[in-house]
Amino acid sequence: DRGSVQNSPKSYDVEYLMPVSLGTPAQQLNLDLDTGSSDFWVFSTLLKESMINGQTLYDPNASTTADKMEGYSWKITYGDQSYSSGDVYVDTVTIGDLTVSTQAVEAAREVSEEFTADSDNDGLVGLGFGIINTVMPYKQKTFFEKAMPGLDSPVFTADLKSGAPGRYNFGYIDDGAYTGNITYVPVNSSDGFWSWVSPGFQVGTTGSFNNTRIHGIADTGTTLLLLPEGVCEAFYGRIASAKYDASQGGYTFECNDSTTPDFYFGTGNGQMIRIPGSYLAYSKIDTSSLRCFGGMQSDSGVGFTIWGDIALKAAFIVFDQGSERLGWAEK
Ligand SMILES: C[C@H](Cc1ccc(C(C)(C)C)cc1)[C@H](NN)c1nnnn1Cc1ccc2c(c1)OCO2
Repeated sequence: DRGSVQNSPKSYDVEYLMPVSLGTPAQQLNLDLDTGSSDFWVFSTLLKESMINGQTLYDPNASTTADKMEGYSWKITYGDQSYSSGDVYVDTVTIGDLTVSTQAVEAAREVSEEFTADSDNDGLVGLGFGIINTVMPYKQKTFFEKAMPGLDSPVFTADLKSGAPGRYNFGYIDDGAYTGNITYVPVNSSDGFWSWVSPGFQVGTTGSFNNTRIHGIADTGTTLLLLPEGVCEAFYGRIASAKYDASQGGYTFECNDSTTPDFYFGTGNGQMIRIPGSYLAYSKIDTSSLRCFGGMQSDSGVGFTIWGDIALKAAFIVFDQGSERLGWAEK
C-alpha cells in the first residue's frame, strides 16, 4: 500500500499544511505534519467557543465510525510553550489515499492562544516515534506506525518547497523527486525524535568545511533552522549587515544583502546539502523595514539542534522508520 499528499506552505513557509479526512462521512481538516512530536490531535467540537478562531472542527458525534476511548486523555506542551489537551477517539483517518481504520484521534478540549491565533491550522499529525505520545493511561501509535505494516516500504518522504506546494509520500520513494544519490545516516530514536549527527558545515563556496559534529533532529514542525551558537556566528560573520538584535530576539540582516552566502551542511560520506542564502532571509522584521529576521538562529534555548523547514525545504528527505535511518538527497 502507498499514499501521497500535497503539502501547502502558509505565508513565509511558517508551516506546511495537508488535507486529512477523518471519520464517516469524511470530515476534511488541514493538519500540520510534525516529525518533531508524536500526537495526532485536532481542533474539535469539544472546544470552548473562545478557543476557536475559524478552524475546522472534528465532530466525533457526526462520525459513525468514531468510538470514544473512555478514561483516556492527552496533554502536550511544545518547546515554544504552546499546548493543547483533550479526549481520545478511535476513528478512520485517510491521508493522501492511505487509510488507517483505527487511528487514535486526540480531540482537543483546550488549546493555547498560539493555536487559536493560527486559523489555518486545524491540528498536528505527529510523525515522531510513538514512545513520546502523551495519551494516558496508555500511549498511542502514530499514524505512520499504524500504517507501516501495510506499506510497500516502511518509509515516508518529505519534499517541502520554498513558497510552493510540496509533497509527503508514504510507503515508497519517488525517484523522480530528487537528484543524485540518497545518503543514509543512522537515527537514534530513544528520545522519540528523528535524531542524527551531521559531520559539519561550510559557509559559502569558498569557506572551508568545518568538521564539527552537530547532533540534531529533523523536524518538519519547526519553521526555522536552530543551530549551535558557533555555527550562527560563522555564518552571520560573513554577512556585512548582520547583527544579533536582542529586541528582535535573534540575528537580523538586510534582506537583499548581496554578501549573504549559501550554507552547506554535511549529511555523510562527503555529501553536503546546500541551503541557498535566499532561504536564510526568513521574513521582514516589519513591513517598512529593509531588514530580515534570519532563518538560522541559535539553538541555545532548545538544548539541541533543530533542522527545521528552512533546511528541510532544501532537500528530499526519507524518514525510514523500518531501518531507523534518515535519507538525504539534493533536488
Ligand atoms: C514548535 C513546534 C510545534 C508547534 C507547531 C505549530 C505551532 C503553532 C501552530 C501554534 C504555530 C505551535 C507549536 C515543534 N514541532 N516539532 C516543537 N514541538 N516541541 N518542540 N518543538 C520545537 C521547538 C521550537 C521552538 C523552541 C523549542 C523547541 O524550544 C525552545 O524554543
